[in-house]
Amino acid sequence: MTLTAAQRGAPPGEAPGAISVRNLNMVFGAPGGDVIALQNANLEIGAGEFISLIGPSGCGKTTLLRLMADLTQPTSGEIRVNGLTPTRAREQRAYGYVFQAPALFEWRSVLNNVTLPLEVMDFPKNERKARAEQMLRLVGLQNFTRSYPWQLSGGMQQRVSIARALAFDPQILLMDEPFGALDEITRENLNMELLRLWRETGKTVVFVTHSISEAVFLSTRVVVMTSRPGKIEGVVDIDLPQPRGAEVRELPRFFELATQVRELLRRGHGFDLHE
Ligand SMILES: Nc1ncnc2c1ncn2[C@@H]1O[C@H](COP(=O)(O)OP(=O)(O)OP(=O)(O)O)[C@@H](O)[C@H]1O
Repeated sequence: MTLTAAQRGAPPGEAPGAISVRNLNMVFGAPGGDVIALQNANLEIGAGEFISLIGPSGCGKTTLLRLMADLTQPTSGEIRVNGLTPTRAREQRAYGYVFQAPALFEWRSVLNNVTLPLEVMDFPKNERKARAEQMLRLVGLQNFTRSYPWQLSGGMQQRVSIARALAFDPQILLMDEPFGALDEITRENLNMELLRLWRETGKTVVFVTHSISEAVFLSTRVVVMTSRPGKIEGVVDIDLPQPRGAEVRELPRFFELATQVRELLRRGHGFDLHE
């Protein structure tokens, strides 16, 4: 397995740029007045990095992810994905998107949920099945290909949606709080699986979460955002050793990094840290 620069712990500058966000602004018109969802956001994400976006409700995390995915257009500023506009990058299948809820089709088997994007993209029939089976193996669901979504637990359903997002082998995985609705133990197990998958595939991941420990455990860098207006308050480099197992959560450095993230979140709220 070849580790990317980010996985080796090299500074982000060494890796070629995967996503570049420059002077990005997003304003939504609303009856009570305009909402500044994002104000002057700047961020460089290297290929193979695992970036978490964390911040209070309404700080613009989903908006930033949707802008990267070409699901919405900015008021001003620029995003480049592999040097392309988000629209061109989408056309080139540069990213897969995992939503907060699994959004599976109940009447399609697990396998046929994963083949769906490949059907839409006109992949040959044999290849669709082979790819879907491979992705389901990757997320540990090889024995559930014929099951239906309603026969699976919430965690398993979310694994199907990850397999679906990976089916066409995008270089970038955009994930909007995929484990938010799951219990703590399932979430920690899926965190481990996601890290393994990231290491094995070398994908670039942008991951939205509300959980400080999840962000610190998973990421190469944590981007802390604040609200009113939505802004990037700071970025914390996560220099924990790789590969990471459950024991990493017990390291003193883990707690130090979690504290750094928490203090940035508090600063964004205007709390006095020394109270
Ligand atoms: N389509 C829209 N029209 C109007 N306002 C919107 C729209 N989408 C988002 N907003 C507003 O933009 C701000 C940022 O929303 P966004 O969903 O990006 O926040 P978030 O950080 O992802 O929140 P959460 O953690 O609750 O999911 C919020 O104030 C939200 O109400």
